[in-house]
Amino acid sequence: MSLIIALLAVVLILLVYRIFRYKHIISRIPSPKGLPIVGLAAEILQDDSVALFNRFRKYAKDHKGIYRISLMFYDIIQIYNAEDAEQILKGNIHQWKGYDYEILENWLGTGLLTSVGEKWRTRRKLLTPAFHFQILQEFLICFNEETRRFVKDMNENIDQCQKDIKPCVISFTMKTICETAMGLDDIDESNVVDYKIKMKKYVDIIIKRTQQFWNRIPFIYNLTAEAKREQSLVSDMHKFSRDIIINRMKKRSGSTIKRKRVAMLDLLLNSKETGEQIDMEGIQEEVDTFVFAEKAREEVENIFQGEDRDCSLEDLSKLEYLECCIKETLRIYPSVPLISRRCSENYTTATGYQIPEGTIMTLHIFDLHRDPKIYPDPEKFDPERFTAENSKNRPPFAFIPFSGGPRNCIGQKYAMLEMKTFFCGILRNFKLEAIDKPEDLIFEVDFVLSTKNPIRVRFVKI
Ligand code: HEM
Repeated sequence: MSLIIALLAVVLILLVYRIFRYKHIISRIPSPKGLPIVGLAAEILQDDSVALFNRFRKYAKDHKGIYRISLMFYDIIQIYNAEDAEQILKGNIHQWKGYDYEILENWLGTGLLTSVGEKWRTRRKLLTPAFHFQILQEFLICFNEETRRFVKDMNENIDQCQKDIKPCVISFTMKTICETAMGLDDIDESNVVDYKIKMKKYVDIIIKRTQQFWNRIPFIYNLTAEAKREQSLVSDMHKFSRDIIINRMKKRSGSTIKRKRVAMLDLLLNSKETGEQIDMEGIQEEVDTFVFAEKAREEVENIFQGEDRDCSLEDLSKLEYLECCIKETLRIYPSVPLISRRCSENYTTATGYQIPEGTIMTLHIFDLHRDPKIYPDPEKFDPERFTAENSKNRPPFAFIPFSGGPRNCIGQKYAMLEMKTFFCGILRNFKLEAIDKPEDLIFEVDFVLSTKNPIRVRFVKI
């Protein structure tokens, strides 16, 4: 008996020693003031999604590129400077994603976004050809078609987007991803609407869970009513992606596929048919992951000269100013405002702080893109920042809307092509006037940058 007590005492002493050592090292990183022991846990727990978003912005203003949030026994390092971001993202050391991704596994499994190690490498290799330049050329047909449809809908119902642009844009991107990557050209609009509603409810549950540190332990969380609601929403969202796969499989067997383009989903299905690289569960993981981005007008008009024809790749390559506008938008409003990584070994950041192995590091792209040393007057929308001349001396990781390094966004070129085609189509038909000003936007924490209130844009026919 006394031996057991002695052993327990040793384990306890070692544990306390580890916590003290960890806290001693990590406490050199500046931190907003919190309560003893619980740190900022109690305050963060009370935040709603808007307050949490604003809390991060305030902390970023109060610190210089790096700070620490202390939550009971562990700390999360918040990073928003280009040097540290480069060090973390560039190499192969810190490729393990943070805890926030693990709680998505119920929905996304361990698909490309959430997987690590050999599984990630194999999937990345398998899916990369789906974003090859020649494939993207084929996607342009769909982007042009959907942009024409969007313009037509706008002409018929111009009030719709004036109430809120977000649902219109989400519908457009959902349709294009389903058609291009999944090869589905007859998606039911009502299913998309239903999917979006379910997704919003799911996001709310997940964000709450990340705030409640005790719910990070699966055993405790799984006993809650929220866990059951989450499971039911995930089942519904999985039905949506399963239907996409079944639909495509039916089309393949009935040879009713019109275009010769190989959709990303076909690459996955081919791989399943010919080898053992991926099974049905793996395919579903990837489908779930992918279903989840006045001077300009003159430039567009100079190229098209009033002709009513589709955009070609050559046209798009000439739209340099439009590209600067898109980049400046992604700088101020990065669609993915933060990403996270788990520190795989003890290391010292480029800014000189020691970070112990296992620590979660959050990279706040939103704040990194507002570094006044790199972007003077950072809130000002100024596309000229992205001309070739003005970009040439910028540190490479000072603009990372698509992340960087080996785990950067696989859909980066796809997204740029889609956005350029879309805006080109819009600018040829409408003048856009913002009804809401940037300062009216109420941002909230979500998987992607999101506002609580509508974003209203006036479309004026030209
Ligand atoms: C404006 C549009 C987009 C933005 C700003 C964006 C941004 C990002 C970012 C920041 C990451 C890194 C995530 C992390 O490290 O945790 C990422 C990864 C990823 N993105 Fe995108 N993305 C966009 C569009 C797309 C599109 C259109 C697709 C698919 C067609 C896509 C597919 C992916 C995938 C699969 C990953 C995971 C890659 C990996 O870990 O190997 N993204 N994206």
